[in-house]
Amino acid sequence: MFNFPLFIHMEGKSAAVVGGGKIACRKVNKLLDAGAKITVIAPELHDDLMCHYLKENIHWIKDVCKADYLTSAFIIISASGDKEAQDIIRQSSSPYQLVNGADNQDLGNVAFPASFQEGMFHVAVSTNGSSPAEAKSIKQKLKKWFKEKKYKN
Ligand SMILES: C[C@@]1(CC(=O)O)c2cc3[nH]c(cc4nc(cc5[nH]c(cc(n2)[C@H]1CCC(=O)O)[C@@](C)(CC(=O)O)[C@@H]5CCC(=O)O)C(CC(=O)O)=C4CCC(=O)O)c(CCC(=O)O)c3CC(=O)O
Ligand SMILES: NC(=O)C1=CN([C@@H]2O[C@H](COP(=O)(O)OP(=O)(O)OC[C@H]3O[C@@H](n4cnc5c(N)ncnc54)[C@H](O)[C@@H]3O)[C@@H](O)[C@H]2O)C=CC1
Repeated sequence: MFNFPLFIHMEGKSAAVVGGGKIACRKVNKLLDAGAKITVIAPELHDDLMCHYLKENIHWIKDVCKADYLTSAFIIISASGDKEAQDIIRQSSSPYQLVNGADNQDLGNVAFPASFQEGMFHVAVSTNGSSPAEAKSIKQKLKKWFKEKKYKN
């Protein structure tokens, strides 16, 4: 249950993303847009993440997840789908760190909403983890509504 909405200033904050696949990539793109300092921890990288690495948009620790890699992170994203990595995150994260369980929501204390920006608005939709695909669908409808209204500020 993710029951308290917040908008967080992420500029310069460190994010440790565990996993280098498609889902890690989706989270990295959002975090980059928000100005976070990102370290991806994964033995291999999805092509788009490799591009980010080669452009020096992200740091890369080419290894499996280890507790030491997570200590200084403001937010930890679990996106490997690997049980051992999940156990390390569960055991080593401090109660003061934000943890996003993209691969297992029971692991996390925060969730990414489906979101978009339009002018001064930042619209975010969550189903409290119960149906992320439905959150995406509602977001698309709202986005269309904003476009049709040609909302200006
Ligand atoms: C808890 C949360 C944690 C988090 O990831 O932050 C979470 C967890 C999980 N998602 C899973 C599946 C899918 N997620 C999506 C899509 C999105 N998921 C997003 C958020 C969240 N997903 C958080 C709760 C959000 C809320 O409160 O509603 C969105 C909104 C935002 C984003 O990712 O940035 C993004 C839409 C992006 C957009 O706007 O377009 C799709 C559809 C698709 O990919 O097209 C599917 C497949 C269909 C399905 O299963 O519904 C699984 C099962 C994996 C498995 O079974 O293996 C888990 C793990 C679990 O539930 O344990
Ligand atoms: N939150 C969401 O929106 C969604 C989440 N998922 C879940 O997210 C997870 C990842 O999905 P994909 O990116 O498609 O998988 P993938 O298999 O493409 O990528 C997994 C990545 O994790 C890395 N990895 C494996 N073991 C590791 C370890 N011990 N330490 C660090 N990195 C490790 C691999 O090298 C690879 O880069 C899956 O569990 C999937 O079910 C799936 C759909 C949507």
